[in-house]
Amino acid sequence: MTSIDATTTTAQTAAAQTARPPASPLHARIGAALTGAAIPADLLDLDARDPLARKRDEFTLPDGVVYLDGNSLGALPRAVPERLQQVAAQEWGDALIRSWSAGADRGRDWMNLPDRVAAKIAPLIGALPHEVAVTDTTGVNTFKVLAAALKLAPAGRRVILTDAENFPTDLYIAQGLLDLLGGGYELRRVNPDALDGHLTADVAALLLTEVDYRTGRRLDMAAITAQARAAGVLTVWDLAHSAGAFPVDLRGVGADFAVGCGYKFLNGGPGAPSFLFVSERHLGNENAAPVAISGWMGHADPFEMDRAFTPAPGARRFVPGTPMVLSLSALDSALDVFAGVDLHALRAKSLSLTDTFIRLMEPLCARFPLTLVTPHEHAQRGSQVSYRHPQARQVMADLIGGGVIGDYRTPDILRFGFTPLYHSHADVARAVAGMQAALEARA
Ligand SMILES: Cc1ncc(COP(=O)(O)O)c(C=O)c1O
Ligand SMILES: Nc1c(O)cccc1C(=O)C[C@H](N)C(=O)O
Repeated sequence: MTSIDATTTTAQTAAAQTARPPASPLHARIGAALTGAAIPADLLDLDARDPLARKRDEFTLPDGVVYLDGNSLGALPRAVPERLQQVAAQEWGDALIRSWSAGADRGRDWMNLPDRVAAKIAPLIGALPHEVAVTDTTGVNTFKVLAAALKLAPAGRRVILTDAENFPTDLYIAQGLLDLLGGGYELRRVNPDALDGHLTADVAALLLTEVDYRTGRRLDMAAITAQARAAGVLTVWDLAHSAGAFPVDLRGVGADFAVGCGYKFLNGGPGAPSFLFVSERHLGNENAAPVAISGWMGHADPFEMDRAFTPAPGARRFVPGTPMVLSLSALDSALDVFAGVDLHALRAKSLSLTDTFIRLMEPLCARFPLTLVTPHEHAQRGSQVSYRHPQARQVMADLIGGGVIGDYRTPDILRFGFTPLYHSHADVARAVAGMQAALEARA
């Protein structure tokens, strides 16, 4: 093989690796419907007046795609690759171990990186910076805060009350913790609409996810938290589908604990560390929330190498081990897109996007076996819209092939997440045009 042949071959291989697979006729039809969709004037007008419209430029999104899955994996903020490159090349490659403390004056040392990220998440969830820790996965953080809640609860309270249909991780983690603790502990799974009779004197903690991952239904966090507190029950809120999607006010509602994902609406990238919240009430010197997984990085003075655990001030005590510097750096950079964002404007736009989607989908619901499962009431809606369809799995596969990227969830849910930082009302119209093409083809 000559050198020219070799070059050509390498170039062809690279092209083959980056090119999309050829579209099937169905995918091409959906794609054409999406890109050729006529955008109604009222939607163009809403977009023209959108105070968040400029935020779209802070994200990298592929052409020809309407990405409606930011509630599973947020899109890539433009600044993140450069930050990762800098952390890898300079902070790791050049400065090596010195980076744990170097740059502290500029807020770039690795040691305090979890705390800086926590401080950026705090205003998004209505917390003080020292009430938030960023580390581990959501599931592991759920374990830690549930363990703390069980320890804080009076001896006679040994039940974790939860939504019977909570996200699987929440159920598995709670059950695993209770199995470890042994006799007398119980996970009680109930309908969250019927909490009234269930906040009994044996309940230690109430574990709920604010926005249901399938239906997008949002619970009334303020009312439920007040009800639980009145019954002497500690609250643990899973904010996986809330944080970054709309303003959350943990302090305002009086929540005890919370957890949430870094890779959904916070856009921290695949496997981004999760956050946890512990109310200041449980961080004092007396009656502090105990730390079940107490590692050296949560010690008040890690390099003292003390044999006994003295918790760091604030929620940092819940960071057990070496901070995940690369993924924390991505999340740190990603969170900068929230700088200057009015969270109430974010919520208003999210509702406008989901209202528009629901309205444009109505004719399709009349023609096809689609049933809206997301509540119409704004107060009960997160930032996603879901429908049941008997062939949901296949419909979603068609949509994704054609460029409308949503999600399928068992057994029959089509789920569409809306991210007000990077979606326009025109995107909504394009997605519905793609949906119409997909449904017509399948019918
Ligand atoms: C409501 C909810 N809780 C927890 C999780 C799990 O998070 P992790 O995989 O980070 O443990 C998810 C998503 O995966 C989720 O949607
Ligand atoms: N966390 C995920 C992952 O690691 C791979 C694929 C999907 C996910 C998800 O986010 C699932 C998700 N929590 C859901 O709401 O369905």
